[in-house]
Amino acid sequence: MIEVRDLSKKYGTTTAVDRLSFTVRPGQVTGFLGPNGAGKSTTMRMMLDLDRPTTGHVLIDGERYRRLSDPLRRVGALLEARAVHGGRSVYDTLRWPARSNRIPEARVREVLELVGLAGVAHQRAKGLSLGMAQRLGIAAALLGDPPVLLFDEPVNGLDPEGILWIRNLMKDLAAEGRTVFVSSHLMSEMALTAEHLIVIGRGRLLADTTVAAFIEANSRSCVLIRTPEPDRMRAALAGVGVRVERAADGALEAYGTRAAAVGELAAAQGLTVHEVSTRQASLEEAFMRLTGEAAEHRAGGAR
Ligand SMILES: Nc1ncnc2c1ncn2[C@@H]1O[C@H](COP(=O)(O)OP(=O)(O)OP(=O)(O)O)[C@@H](O)[C@H]1O
Repeated sequence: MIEVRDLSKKYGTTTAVDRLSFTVRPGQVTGFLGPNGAGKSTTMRMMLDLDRPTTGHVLIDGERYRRLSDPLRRVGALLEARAVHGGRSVYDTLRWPARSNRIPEARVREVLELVGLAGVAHQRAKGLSLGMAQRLGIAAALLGDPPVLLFDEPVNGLDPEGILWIRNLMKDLAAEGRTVFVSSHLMSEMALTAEHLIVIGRGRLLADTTVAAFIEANSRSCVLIRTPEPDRMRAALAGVGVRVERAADGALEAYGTRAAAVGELAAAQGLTVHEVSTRQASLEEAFMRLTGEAAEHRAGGAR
C-alpha cells in the first residue's frame, strides 16, 4: 500500500505538486493519469525519496522510504528506462544492485528470463533498443521481488507487442497481490490496464475513482442529427423534454434519447433529416475535459 498525505512540491515559483492525498491499494493496477507536466514524475520521485517534499509525506507499507531496510525488496520502480550506466553488460547492470541489497545472484537470471532478456545477458546495456531497455528497467524493478511497484510511463515509445506485454505483466503482478502504481498521459491506455484511477492536473487531485465508475460517468453518448430545419427539430425535441446542444459544425446533439426515438419524432412531425446517428464520447475526450483547464493554464505560461 502507498499512502500519499498532503504532498506538495515547489520548484521556485512553480508548484509541481499541490497538496495531494490518496491511497494506492494492493491487488489491483492503479493508473496515475495526467497531462504532460501535471506532476506525475515529481510525485513518484517523492515516493522514492529522490525529491524532498515541500509539505506532506508518503508511506510505503506504513513506512517512509528512507527508513526501509533493503529498499529493493520493499519497492521496485521504473522511472527512466534510459538511465542505464556506461558499458556494463545487461547481467552486471542487475548484479550490482542485487549484491548491495543482499539478493541472491540466481534471482538476476530469474528476472532476466521473466522479461525475456536472458539471451542478451552479456551484451552491453547501452546498446539495447528502447523496448529492451524498458524490459531491463522492469527487471531491475522486480529484482527484489517487492510487494510495491511503481512504473513511470512504462509504455512510452514501445511497439504494440511491447505494450501488450507490459500491460499483461502489470495485471499479473497485481493479481499476485502486489501494489502496482503506473503513470500515463493516455486515458485509453489506462482504461485497458488499470482498475483504479488517480487523475491529477497542475499537481492537484482531480479524480480518485474506479475505472468502471469513470467510464460510467464520462462516456456519455448522444444522438447526432443533421437537418435543414434545426430550429423546428430543436423545438420538437424540447417538446418531449430532450436536451439539445449545437455542435461546432452546425449539427445538433440530443442527450438522454436514442436515435430510433429521434427518427420517429421527425417522421411524426414531418421534419426532414439528413442524418441521425449515435455518437459515443470517448474516454480520451472525458479526460481532456477533466484536465483541460489545467493544460490550458500551463499553455498560458505557468511553466
Ligand atoms: N527539477 C525541476 N526543477 C524545476 N521544475 C521542475 C523540476 N521537475 C519538474 N518540474 C516542473 O514541475 C511540473 C511537473 O513536472 P512533472 O515532470 O512531475 O510532470 P509529469 O506529469 O510527470 O509530466 P510528463 O508526463 O511530461 O513527465 C512541470 O511544470 C515541470 O516543469
